[in-house]
Amino acid sequence: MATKLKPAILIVSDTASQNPASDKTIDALTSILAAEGKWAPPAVRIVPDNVPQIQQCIRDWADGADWHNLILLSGGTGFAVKDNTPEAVSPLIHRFAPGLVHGMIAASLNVTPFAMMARPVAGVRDKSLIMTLPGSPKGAMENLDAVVKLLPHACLQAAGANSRGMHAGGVKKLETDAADRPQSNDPGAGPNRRHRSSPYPMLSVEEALHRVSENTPEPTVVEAPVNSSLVGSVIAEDVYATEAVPAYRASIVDGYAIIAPASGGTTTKGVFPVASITHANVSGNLEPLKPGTIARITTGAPLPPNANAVVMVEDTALASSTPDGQEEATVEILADDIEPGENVREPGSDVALGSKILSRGDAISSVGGEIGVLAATGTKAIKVFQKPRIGVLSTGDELVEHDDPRSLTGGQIRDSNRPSLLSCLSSWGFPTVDLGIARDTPASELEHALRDSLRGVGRASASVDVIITTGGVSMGELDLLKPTIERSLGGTIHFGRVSMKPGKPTTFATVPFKAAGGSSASSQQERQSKLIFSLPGNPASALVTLNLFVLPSLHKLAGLGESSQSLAAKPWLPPQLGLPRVAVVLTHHFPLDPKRTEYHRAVVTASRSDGRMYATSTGVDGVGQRSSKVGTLAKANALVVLRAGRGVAIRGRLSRH
Ligand SMILES: Nc1nc2c(c(=O)[nH]1)N[C@H]1C(S)=C(S)[C@@H](COP(=O)(O)OP(=O)(O)OC[C@H]3O[C@@H](n4cnc5c(N)ncnc54)[C@H](O)[C@@H]3O)O[C@H]1N2
Ligand code: MOO
Ligand SMILES: [Mg+2]
Repeated sequence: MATKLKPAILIVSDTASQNPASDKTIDALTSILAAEGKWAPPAVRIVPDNVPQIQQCIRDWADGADWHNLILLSGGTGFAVKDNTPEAVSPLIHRFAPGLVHGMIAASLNVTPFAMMARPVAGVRDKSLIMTLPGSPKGAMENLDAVVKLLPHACLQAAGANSRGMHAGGVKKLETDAADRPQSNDPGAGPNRRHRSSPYPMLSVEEALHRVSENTPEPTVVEAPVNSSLVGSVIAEDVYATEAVPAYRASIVDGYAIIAPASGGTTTKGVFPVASITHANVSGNLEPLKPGTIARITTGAPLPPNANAVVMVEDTALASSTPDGQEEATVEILADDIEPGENVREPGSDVALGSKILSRGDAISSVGGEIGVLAATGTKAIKVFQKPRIGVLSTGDELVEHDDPRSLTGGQIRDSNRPSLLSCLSSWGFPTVDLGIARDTPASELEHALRDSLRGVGRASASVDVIITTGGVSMGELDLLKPTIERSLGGTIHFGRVSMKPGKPTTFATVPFKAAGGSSASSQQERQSKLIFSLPGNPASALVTLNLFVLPSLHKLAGLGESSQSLAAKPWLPPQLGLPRVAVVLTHHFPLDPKRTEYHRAVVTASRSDGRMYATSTGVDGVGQRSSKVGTLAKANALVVLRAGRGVAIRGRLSRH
């Protein structure tokens, strides 16, 4: 017999949650399902009319290890003030099923006109079908009866083939409590239900950064071959030398290997026969050096056995040549004070076999030293933190590719955010994916672009860990990012407004992600939660917030926070996550914003005379720092942090931000 489908019943009722015995609906619904013969006995819970509790239950059954095909909710769908089941369910639905709603209402209308007072919701969250039913046992049974024949087929279609396997491991929860979260506009709602002020609390930059850090997953570890693509990676596991450097006793100079007498012994001066020649690339065994002879040797070549020092060629003179005149026969050593060990690198004296060469948390820099020591010790592969892959998506109907040869018409503008953000991210050493432009209409274009890049289809040939979008995060009716993340992707917005200038509507969210395809190594390494930074469309705002909020998160994902070095013990080290901070002297007055912390674009240079850092604005006149002016970042190399206040920040003051 085929495996039975898994149903779950959630009773939403203040009364029943206090006195479960008073509930009659569970039995009524269970009997309808049992009569169909296709359903396993249902999981059952009872919660009061409380949005977070309802949502938690749905998440447990739709997202977690305790996964179910069908989630039936009964109660809380009427017009009473406390009836909020539809409001709890709607934001969790990924795809609505209005046909089921029609079917249920039509059936109820045959029985009573009060069916018009029901507000049912039905739809699919990920692979689970969710439906709300009336609270009364009779109403619930009528509604379920109306659609029950269709449900097995609907559930199987929603679940797809491998749904159970995919859900077996559950999902790591990184979401904030639903009760703490506001709700974005429902794009389908008319003008009278549109927010006229943002429902998202205004966070300080510090609080917003804290939420970014809290919700950025821990870095994942991968093994990577030692080559130049390691630059910018952070080491995940201490590395020990598997080979000594040098592996043999090597000469430091070009000259002659000699047997130097012990300190205080006889002079090294004299004329000696040249017994052999040793080049750096010798492969075979060397003849031991006989006392009274010397051997010509090049820098880096192994010393013959018995030799213990090398005299530089500059401290010698040719005494005689071989009869054919082709080689040296005897050489005179002019120096008389060569000590044993002089000009010799002992085996392992550069790097001892088994010694620690790099530590967890060390960054592999472009300077070349880390790659050098790995290569020198024959290290073939190391454990590093996987660099996050970042997709960049522009949004807006008005956008035109920056290199489109046609002239702009009407309200068109060039997409400058994507090229500028992509180049900034690449310069930080992160792999990027250009996700193109998502139009505002139809709204599904944005949803599809985001879903595709999370899954790694379409423009993103592999799934991305972080999506950066620009535009569409403020108060306009076509500002669709927040509703799409919350309502269509089931994501959690951790903040949607920050008290800063520019960048006020900066939005940060996480979306749960389950790697498809089961147990392959690569899918196990997929991060379980994906990050979405939805930056404001204004070009200066987008770049400033990229530097301020995205960079620290990428640094954490890339493992830069994993250093074993204590900053307290080494105060001269710069803070490792995000932009470094230095105190600067202002070369002129900087206007202050009365409410918001401003990130003023500036050029900072070190003075040759007093060694201090001086900041000059890229523009302070009326429109100087307007957030639409990407040119304010054109020569800038710093953001001067100006706390909100009255008047101006005074010229000549040292600002410690
Ligand atoms: N009623 C309110 N209006 C606005 C508020 C507010 O609080 N209440 N905030 C303002 C602030 S501050 C900002 S910043 C912007 C943010 O706008 P959005 O993120 O919604 O972005 P859009 O509306 O899509 O576009 C704004 C602006 O940026 C241009 N843009 C968009 N994408 C690009 C791109 N890829 N390359 C170049 N330029 C781009 C777009 O054409 C608009 O001119 O909202 C204020 N409004
Ligand atoms: O906060 Mo918006 O980025 O000023 O223009
Ligand atoms: Mg807008």
